[in-house]
Amino acid sequence: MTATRVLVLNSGSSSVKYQLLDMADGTRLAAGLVERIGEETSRLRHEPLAAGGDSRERTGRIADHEAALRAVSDELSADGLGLDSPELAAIGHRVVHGGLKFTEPTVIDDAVLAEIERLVPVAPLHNPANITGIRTARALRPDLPQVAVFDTAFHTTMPESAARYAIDVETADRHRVRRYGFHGTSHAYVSRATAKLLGKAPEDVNVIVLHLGNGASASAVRGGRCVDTSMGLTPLEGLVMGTRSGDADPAVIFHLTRVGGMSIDEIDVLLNKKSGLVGLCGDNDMREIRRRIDAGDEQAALAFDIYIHRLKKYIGAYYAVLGRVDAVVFTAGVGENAAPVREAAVAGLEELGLAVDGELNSVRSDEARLISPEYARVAVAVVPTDEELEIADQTYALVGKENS
Ligand SMILES: Nc1ncnc2c1ncn2[C@@H]1O[C@H](COP(=O)(O)OP(=O)(O)O)[C@@H](O)[C@H]1O
Ligand SMILES: CC(=O)OP(=O)(O)O
Ligand SMILES: [Mg+2]
Repeated sequence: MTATRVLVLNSGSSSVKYQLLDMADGTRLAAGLVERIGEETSRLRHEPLAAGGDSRERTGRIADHEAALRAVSDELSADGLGLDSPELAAIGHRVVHGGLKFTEPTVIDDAVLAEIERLVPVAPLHNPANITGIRTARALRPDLPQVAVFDTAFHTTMPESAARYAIDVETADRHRVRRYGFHGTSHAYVSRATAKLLGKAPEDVNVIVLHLGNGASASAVRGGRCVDTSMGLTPLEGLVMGTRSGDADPAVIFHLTRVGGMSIDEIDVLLNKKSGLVGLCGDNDMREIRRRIDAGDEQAALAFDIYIHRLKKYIGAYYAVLGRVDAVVFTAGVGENAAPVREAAVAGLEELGLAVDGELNSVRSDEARLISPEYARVAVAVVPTDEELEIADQTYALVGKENS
């Protein structure tokens, strides 16, 4: 029997998303999500797709990422799809920061793990969770290839003019301070899927991808290659996010230190965890923010306006970077679901050939779809991302190559 299954683990700072896929025919066998890890209200939702039946839910504290993965392993075993299965070919891990070294999916050995660990300071919310995921999976199946698929990899095609900060070259190089970009598997998958939606080859289209989840980033993709993206050295730069500030004058940090008396660690927590939408209005869930706006809440309305203003600036910037744009595409939790965000982000950009059709925009669907009116010069689209599928594809391709 040849092993054709891949388990994908997408470990975030407080969550794990997972999918088990059979790469022989592309079927999803099981999928799920563990949320609010470390809190009293942790929740595991498991969809037993192949085994059949309703999705199962478990609530109550799941202390850490290791406990989360062990719980996921138990759920898979209950479906007869446990990690001990000989049909499992590999485990694919999303790893957020790959630095300069990792530009391709990589089979994980001790040296690779050590390098991912060295990058923790530049992805403090993400790489530690990814490392725990790798360690736990290795403990459960030491014989199986584990593959790291890096968020940064897709962005390594950025030209130096976009990747470099305008700071002293020697200092920057010594400390590898440059713009790496993140959410790369999503930007890669979605830009390719957008070309398909337009009935064109990826090489023939220029796309602005807006990945709006809890973390959020924009990218400019020319002919299938990333030429600019909004996140930088860390996933803090760029758009307004759920809890992250995105762009802010770096002097804010000097000011808060010298005048505000805050420590660097306090400012780190402030900008990464207490800013963005949550810092502006107390909520980071776009559904709740829209409910509050509908009820007349001015603080929520201002938070929304700031979020949209930043988004619009990036659409304009990447329009200029690309010169010619074939599509602007929305993806991830907010991008796929929040019609008011899509409408507001594109409003007033008719001169750029951009418009949203109200009726098409209000359709709810899991399918990739156009939401621009027929007359619009530039397509506006909603394309659901599938980081797990992209990671599974890359993992399986690499393991197949190593075995042949
Ligand atoms: N129906 C919806 N309407 C508006 N926003 C939504 C909806 N569903 C999800 N979201 C937003 O999507 C976010 C999560 O997006 P997701 O891509 O899953 O993020 P991440 O992978 O960063 O955890 C939530 O915080 C919420 O703001
Ligand atoms: C890199 C990043 O911001 O990831 P996420 O959106 O999963 O937090
Ligand atoms: Mg995400």
